[in-house]
Amino acid sequence: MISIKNSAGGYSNTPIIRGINLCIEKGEFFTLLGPNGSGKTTLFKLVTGQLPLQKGDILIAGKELSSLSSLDKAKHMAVLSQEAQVSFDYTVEEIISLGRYPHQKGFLKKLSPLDWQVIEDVMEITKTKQLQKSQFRLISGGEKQRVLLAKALAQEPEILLLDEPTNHLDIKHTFEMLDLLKKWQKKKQLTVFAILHDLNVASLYSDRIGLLHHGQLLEVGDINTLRKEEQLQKVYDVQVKTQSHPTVPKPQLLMIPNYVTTDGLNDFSQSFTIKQTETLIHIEFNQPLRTISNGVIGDGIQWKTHFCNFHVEKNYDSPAPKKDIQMWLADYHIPYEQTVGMMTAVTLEDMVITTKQLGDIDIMAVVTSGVGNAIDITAKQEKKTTSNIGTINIMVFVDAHLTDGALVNACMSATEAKVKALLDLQIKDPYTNTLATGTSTDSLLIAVTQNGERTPYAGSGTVVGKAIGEVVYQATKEATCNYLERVKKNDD
Ligand SMILES: Nc1ncnc2c1ncn2[C@@H]1O[C@H](COP(=O)(O)OP(=O)(O)OP(=O)(O)O)[C@@H](O)[C@H]1O
Repeated sequence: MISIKNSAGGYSNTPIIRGINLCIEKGEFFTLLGPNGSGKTTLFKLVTGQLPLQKGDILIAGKELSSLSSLDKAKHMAVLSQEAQVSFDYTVEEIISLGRYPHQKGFLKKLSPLDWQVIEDVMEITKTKQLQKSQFRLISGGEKQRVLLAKALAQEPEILLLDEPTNHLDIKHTFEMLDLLKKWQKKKQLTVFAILHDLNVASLYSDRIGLLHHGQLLEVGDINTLRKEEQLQKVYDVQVKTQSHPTVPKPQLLMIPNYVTTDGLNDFSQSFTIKQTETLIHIEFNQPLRTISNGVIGDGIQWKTHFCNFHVEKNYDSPAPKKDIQMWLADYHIPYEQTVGMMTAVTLEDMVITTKQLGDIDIMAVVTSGVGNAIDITAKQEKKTTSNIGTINIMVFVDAHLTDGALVNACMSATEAKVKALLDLQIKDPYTNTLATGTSTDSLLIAVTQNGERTPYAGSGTVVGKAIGEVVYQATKEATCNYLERVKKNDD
């Protein structure tokens, strides 16, 4: 649909844009990215014919751009540019109806019923109908942007060129506009060629992106191009980290500000408090820790400051455990958003804390254990639901700097150590009478200070992994013994 061949151009004899080869297919959403002054608008001006090419060719729908009249171009392409300024006292409706100009026939160029239908339709979808009779110059920046989009869509173009279309829009209207364009793209096979500054928005909406740097295309590819951290760093001169969006399978970029230091806590042993009552174990750090957990709240990979293990009755069976924890936290004035929360029917007094120091690295495990619901994960037999006391909640705090991969390693190390503790205590699955590997509702938290050198591994082959194994093994074994003794005492 747009074919740019070995093109160069700019404002004087020295080209701003050089050696551009790019094909944008019909129905594609292509986004041009690049820092300020990299030449994005200049390239757009070459594509619309506002600036002459100094070298190369541009074809629009197979035709040489230079062979197209202004009217021909307007039939193919609509442009929504940053510089769109309307100085006369037009109403919104009048502005939008200008979009029909290329399609109007006859000498007097009056709007036909079909033109009016199109105008009505685009006002509807861009939510500008209620502004219809307003003076364009009096409406807000965001509203103006929507009206100009309506005008561009009224043109019924095959190609829509958008130079920072979401510039004046708040988040709601940004997403609304891009959702609308996406719908239009699919329904009408509209080709969208956009300039966007927000890399994350570009990732969510584009089919492909091009990265412009000093007037040249450094990268062209699908949105996974945004996973090239080093390339982005070089182009934007900002430290970036690529993550995956939690619900959409697309990359998202996180910028790392320069002011952030990598120093963690100064003195691990002085950086937290542990409070234990009959109803709650509450560990509070003086700054957020990087966490991975399957807690009832605060699950996944996060940064959290408060770590809570709440006592519940052994027949606790709530349809909304998150809500329950939220309520209990409110009672203790502990902020819900900063907390990893677990639950257990185990007597909290039987909690065990083990610590270990390995050179500079401090490690602490806080464990409550009940094995009434012990289970052999490899056993085939279906287990009936019971209301026995049986959950092993393990919290591991490490004064080290682990990558996300190393956090997963740490989970494996802690789990292997828990299983070994149960094996050594000969804890069995009561239904299969085989050795148990855990209970049906175990929770695990690894919380790391991110202090010191970044470590990519924390498995059983590493010093940190082994130390995690050691503290978890010891604490799980001891806490399970405490539980078994209490059960025995209660039985006697
Ligand atoms: N009318 C002009 N005359 C001369 N030079 C210009 C003109 N407009 C832009 N330039 C120069 O061309 C270069 C590229 O500008 P352009 O506007 O294409 O960048 P951009 O990538 O769109 O930037 P931004 O993200 O800031 O909008 C800049 O160095 C700019 O100063």
